[in-house]
Amino acid sequence: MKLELRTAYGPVYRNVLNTPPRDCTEEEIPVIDLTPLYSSNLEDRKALAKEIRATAVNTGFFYIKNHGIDEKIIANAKKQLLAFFKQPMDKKMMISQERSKHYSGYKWPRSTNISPSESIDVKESMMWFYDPKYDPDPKDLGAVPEEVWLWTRGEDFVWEGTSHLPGFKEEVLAYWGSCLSLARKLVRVFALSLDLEEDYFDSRTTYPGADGVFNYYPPTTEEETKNNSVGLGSHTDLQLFTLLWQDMIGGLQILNRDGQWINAAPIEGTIVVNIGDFMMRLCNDMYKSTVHRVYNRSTMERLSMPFFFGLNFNCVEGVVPSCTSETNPAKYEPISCGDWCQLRFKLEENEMKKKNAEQARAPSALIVAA
Ligand SMILES: O=C(O)CCC(=O)C(=O)O
Ligand SMILES: [Fe+2]
Repeated sequence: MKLELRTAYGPVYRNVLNTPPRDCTEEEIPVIDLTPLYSSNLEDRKALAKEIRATAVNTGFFYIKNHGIDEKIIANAKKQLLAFFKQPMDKKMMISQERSKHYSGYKWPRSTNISPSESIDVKESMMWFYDPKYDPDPKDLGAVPEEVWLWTRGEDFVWEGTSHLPGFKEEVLAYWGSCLSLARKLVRVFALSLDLEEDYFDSRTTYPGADGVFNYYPPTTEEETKNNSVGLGSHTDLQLFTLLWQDMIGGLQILNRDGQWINAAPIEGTIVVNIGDFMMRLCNDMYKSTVHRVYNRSTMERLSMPFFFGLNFNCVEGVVPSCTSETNPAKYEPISCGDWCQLRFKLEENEMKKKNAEQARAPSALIVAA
């Protein structure tokens, strides 16, 4: 079977085997201990970089343990996630994405269809973007460059429309800030892993892509099982890498190089890391931005909290110097991380609008027959 995927530059196709999904092996999605990330010894960090490189060229997915994010901060964020989604619809719609200039806010169930080859996404979600005023590495707001403001996507209505939920903004941003601090450390190890100077990305991640998302997947109904519905369809992530906290329900699957779906089963105390498209571009395809989806067959609700990390949105970047040579010319033109994300978001939005318009035009008899 061929799976169609959306990219900023149009569709790409992947072969998928007919065999049922199976559990992943230790080699396919290893658990990497991040303790050396906090070591003052460069050799320790280089050894970690080597481990990350090995998995990044393979599936592009790994679990991290001893990542340094406080369990209490995670638990508080999860509590706030539930507090938000358990509200009546009119309360959630106070931060509807329709109010956003960009793509922040609430997306109601079945309002996205990330994969053209699969069903509508059953999940609901809320999203917020980087805002210098909440950066855990404090910023002098008067000194933020103009081109950074132009690309700043943080929007206050998300926090204003949730201010009735006690502690929401503080606890959600505490989690987001922890993810951002961890990502800035991790990107230094990625730099080492690509044979770049450890600080290569530092000046490029001062006002980075740092999108926070809460996903809520309702229990799967019999009808959804019958229709082969997905919680979130097959896709790749957009930026450098994603830090994905998932609860213990399961349902995250990744497509390995043979076209076999494998389960990235939850492991207590870990966070999943996966490579995004922009990283794949930067390293001329050496690292893989792997296709994944959420195929929830549980009769219980499932929660996840991804954090998408990328370069400053105004930062234009092509293939990095260490990943190109005379015999390995750059496959990609430089583009800004912001434009890159915008192109794909826009594409998804337009496709969804087209789909809705087609459904509205279709005679009702056809809908019954479908
Ligand atoms: O919910 C999950 O486990 C995955 C979410 C995801 O892939 C995404 O939001 O991009
Ligand atoms: Fe994803």
